[in-house]
Amino acid sequence: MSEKQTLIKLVDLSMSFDQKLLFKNLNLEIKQGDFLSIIGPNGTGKSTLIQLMMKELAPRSGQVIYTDNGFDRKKIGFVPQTRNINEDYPLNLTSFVSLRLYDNLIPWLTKKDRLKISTALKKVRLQDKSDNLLANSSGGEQQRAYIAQALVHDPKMIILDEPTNGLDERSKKEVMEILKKLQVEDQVTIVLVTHDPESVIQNSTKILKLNGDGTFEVGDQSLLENNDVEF
Ligand SMILES: Nc1ncnc2c1ncn2[C@@H]1O[C@H](COP(=O)(O)OP(=O)(O)OP(=O)(O)O)[C@@H](O)[C@H]1O
Repeated sequence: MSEKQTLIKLVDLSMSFDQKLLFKNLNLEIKQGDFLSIIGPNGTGKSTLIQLMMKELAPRSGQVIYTDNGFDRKKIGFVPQTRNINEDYPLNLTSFVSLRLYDNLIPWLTKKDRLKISTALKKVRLQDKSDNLLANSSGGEQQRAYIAQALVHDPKMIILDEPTNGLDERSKKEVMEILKKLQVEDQVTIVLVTHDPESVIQNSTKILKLNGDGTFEVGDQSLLENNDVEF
């Protein structure tokens, strides 16, 4: 099998806000097909780190390098922790899935757009609910619609900030199954920020644990076995 391509390289990355040091000299490679879970107690810098990965924030020092030819921010689908559903969004492709899961009456979408939307909805198992309004959907369905929204842009990587937060066990399991399938079958790289041990144990190929004092640990599942891990 050919060596997997590195998509993002974090090189000696350090971040702090005022006097609070989040992490110092963090080095990490995220490769195509990785399932990276970022864990650590509240306020340790997990959301900050994913903002850095998307180059939406500048680090104190160090670099975020997009190493693969053709990989850039546009190839990252982002599923944020919270969002405001604005019913007044213009009906472009990005907002389309968030307004209505699918609507045959929207005339200006091309055939290709429609195919992308229906493929994305199928991947998140919402093809049968495509006419439903987001506002009337369950928490799990909404979360899956947001994943579909990220998928329509053909991402190489999806970054999700606590996507199972507040979901019941069944919905949580379904979201995680969908993400695992995207990683295994489509080689989509998954970067997951989570406080949920089950999600990490069942899915991760790589784990980054932020300790909150500037230190961190990078490893595989054995990182969880050998440590008193706090989620
Ligand atoms: N723009 C900012 N300016 C100043 N401080 C900030 C800023 N953004 C985040 N912080 C602080 O940095 C720390 C890390 O925040 P961050 O949201 O990255 O943590 P987190 O690990 O994602 O937390 P949680 O698990 O609660 O979501 C917190 O103490 C937060 O208050």
